[in-house]
Amino acid sequence: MNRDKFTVDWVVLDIEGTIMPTSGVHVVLYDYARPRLGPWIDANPDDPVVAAAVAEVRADAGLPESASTADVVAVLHGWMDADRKATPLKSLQGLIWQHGYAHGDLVSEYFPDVVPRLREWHAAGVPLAIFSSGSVAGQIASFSSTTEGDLTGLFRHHFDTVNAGPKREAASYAAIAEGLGGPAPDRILFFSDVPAELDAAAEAGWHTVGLARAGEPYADADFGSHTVVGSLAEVEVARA
Ligand SMILES: CSCCC(=O)C(=O)COP(=O)(O)O
Ligand SMILES: [Mg+2]
Repeated sequence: MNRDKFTVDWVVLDIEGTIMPTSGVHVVLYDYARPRLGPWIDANPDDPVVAAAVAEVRADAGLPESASTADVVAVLHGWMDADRKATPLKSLQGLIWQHGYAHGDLVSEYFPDVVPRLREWHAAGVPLAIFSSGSVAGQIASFSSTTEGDLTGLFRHHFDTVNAGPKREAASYAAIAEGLGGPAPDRILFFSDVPAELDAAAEAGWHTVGLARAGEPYADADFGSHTVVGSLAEVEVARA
């Protein structure tokens, strides 16, 4: 097999469409969260994460202070239907998914090439990190219970829209580089299925690889000048 080769200090990976099928997020995880949002908000009104998320939903949607949980949930469901990856939605989903993984309701499944490749890179001393719209809490929970066991030990850092910023803005990738300890931008390799995310990472000086996986939403997208592969098996990574 002809493999693209990169020698880097860090590998940063997106989740949905890159290492986990989109259906694993939009069907499995969203369907788990959808009916639980209202009960979770009502059961945890004093949790600062919940209170901040609800306040943010109200402000974003222009709802009054007096808006009911049902009003807030209607907004959240609308965002899920539109796949708007709004931070307060992601925070609430993350809490619910944390509960689901901890109680055995959820088990993550990745594309077949992913776990062997990540284990190989990790064993070769290549540090791995995640940058996803999913909250850091949700990310860590999702790696703790998978069909391949607990994978949390593979990743040294997790970034989301709270601690890094929006995925389509170059400044978020600069913030991540700082969080990784300040490696030169051209020593970081980012994997994503979304061309706009790759554009932002490239603007920050990172190397990029697009995942055009068969059957996924961005399979036929225009990846411009980014390296494009169909699976992680097509990429070779070594520590600089
Ligand atoms: C348990 S992580 C769920 C990921 C998620 O909620 C999501 O929206 C995925 O977005 P990504 O940025 O990884 O494409
Ligand atoms: Mg993605």
